[in-house]
Amino acid sequence: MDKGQKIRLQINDMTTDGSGIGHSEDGLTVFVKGALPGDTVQAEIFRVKKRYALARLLSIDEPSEDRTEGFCSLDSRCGGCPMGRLTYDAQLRLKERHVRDALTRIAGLRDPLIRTALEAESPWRYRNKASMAVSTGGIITRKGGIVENLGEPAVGFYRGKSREVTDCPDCALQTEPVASAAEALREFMRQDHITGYDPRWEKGLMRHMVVRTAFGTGEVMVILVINGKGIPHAAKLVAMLDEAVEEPFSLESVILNINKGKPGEIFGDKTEVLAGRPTINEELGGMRYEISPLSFYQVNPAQMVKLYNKAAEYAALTGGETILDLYCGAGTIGQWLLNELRKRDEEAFAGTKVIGIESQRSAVLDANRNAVINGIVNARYVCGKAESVLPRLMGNSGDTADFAASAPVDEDLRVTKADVVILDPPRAGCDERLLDAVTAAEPSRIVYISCDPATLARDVKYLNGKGYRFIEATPADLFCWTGHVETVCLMSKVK
Ligand SMILES: C[S@@+](CC[C@H](N)C(=O)[O-])C[C@H]1O[C@@H](n2cnc3c(N)ncnc32)[C@H](O)[C@@H]1O
Repeated sequence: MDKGQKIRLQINDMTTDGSGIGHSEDGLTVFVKGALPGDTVQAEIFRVKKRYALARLLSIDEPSEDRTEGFCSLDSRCGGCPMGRLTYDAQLRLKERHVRDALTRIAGLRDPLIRTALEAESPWRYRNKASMAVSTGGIITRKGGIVENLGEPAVGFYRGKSREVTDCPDCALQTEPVASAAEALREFMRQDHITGYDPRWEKGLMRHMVVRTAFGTGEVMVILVINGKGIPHAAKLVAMLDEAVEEPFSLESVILNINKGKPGEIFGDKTEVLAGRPTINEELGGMRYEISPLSFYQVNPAQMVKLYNKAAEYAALTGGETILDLYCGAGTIGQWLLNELRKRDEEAFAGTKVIGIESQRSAVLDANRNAVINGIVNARYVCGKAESVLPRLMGNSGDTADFAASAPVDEDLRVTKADVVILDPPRAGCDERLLDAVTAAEPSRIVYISCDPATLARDVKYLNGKGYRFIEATPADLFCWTGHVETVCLMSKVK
């Protein structure tokens, strides 16, 4: 296969970032941006590697039955919604297939039981968090050090694999306050000549605007991330944001985060309250959660309920268990499980305990507060890396470079044995040191929640080798229109 060669391809799969996948006559895998599973396309090869080739879409000879018109004028130019032109049903089937393929190919399972994906009742305005980048299209420094905008303020999302901001007037996945807060920020920047951050020169003030919306209460938090000490006329901006957020929502918190030196990251280390409260409250399924600006919280609350209920079903608590909630964030899963048990049996609930481990300090504070708010006295939280802290709680020396892991351990935090372990790591999956500690605690069940089928499958394979059997997995669509899929997976100890 050569560069410039034109080929006809049958597309039968799709990557998470929206490239159709087909195979050439000589068996080479070909990726074609914009092609969908089920399409037959003409494409031109522009890069050839040993195992794959990249091709440009020229035309669609026969469109897929699952192809739709799409719903967004930006048509993925913002880097979002790579599945924006697939029917919702086709998205779900594809996500189920990705989970099955990973567990077969990477974990080496034969015919794993994959349940039907938990589908969203509505794939619109489902996200409770928008992380938007801010730009003024480039800035210059005039004589005398005056920094000047070169263009109109843009508040939106990065164009795929670039640092170019696509202005986004409204996003069908985000709540209404997101569009109105973004417009207020644009207007404020125009009126007060505020610069947007330019990553090429590391100059300009406004870097990001993150909007969090609590679906159950309507409370909104706006986090303004800046490259500087403060925002000139900040009170005016707060008033404009407050006016922009309309009922049934209410702006309860405006936070300033200072990020002067972390080019690849949204947040810097310094966070302060600009107006209102330091947290917002969410109410969901009879639980109340307080969420801080930097704490992880599942982005799709309606689907989070289904995900957590599936985790509760897999955990199958009967009372008296010790549960390890690892990578516990604001404590939400473990507390959900306890509350489900409490609904069925108060006595069983009282005899069950949760120990949560989480590396983000603000999330641990949230977890402790959430336990109090929800009347849960049988949950304890430790801050630190799970792979260092758990061995320490189990009496091993752990990683002494991690301060929290080397601190003395309270007696009631000592773990000799666990009954159920919840694992909910970031995309990278679990560290092997953690998986070793988990299996040493000999839980009868491991409930693994994952946002990346590949690392889930890798860890399932590892746990398989340590005496744990894969029982089943259920994909959950928390990220409609994107290529991402959440999976909850049950493993049990081989007797
Ligand atoms: C996918 S989130 C899950 C949070 C929570 N279980 C939930 O459902 O909201 C992963 C969490 O792991 C935390 N984390 C990342 N690396 C960690 C580590 N090595 N040890 C402990 N926590 C970690 C992150 O801060 C984040 O809160």
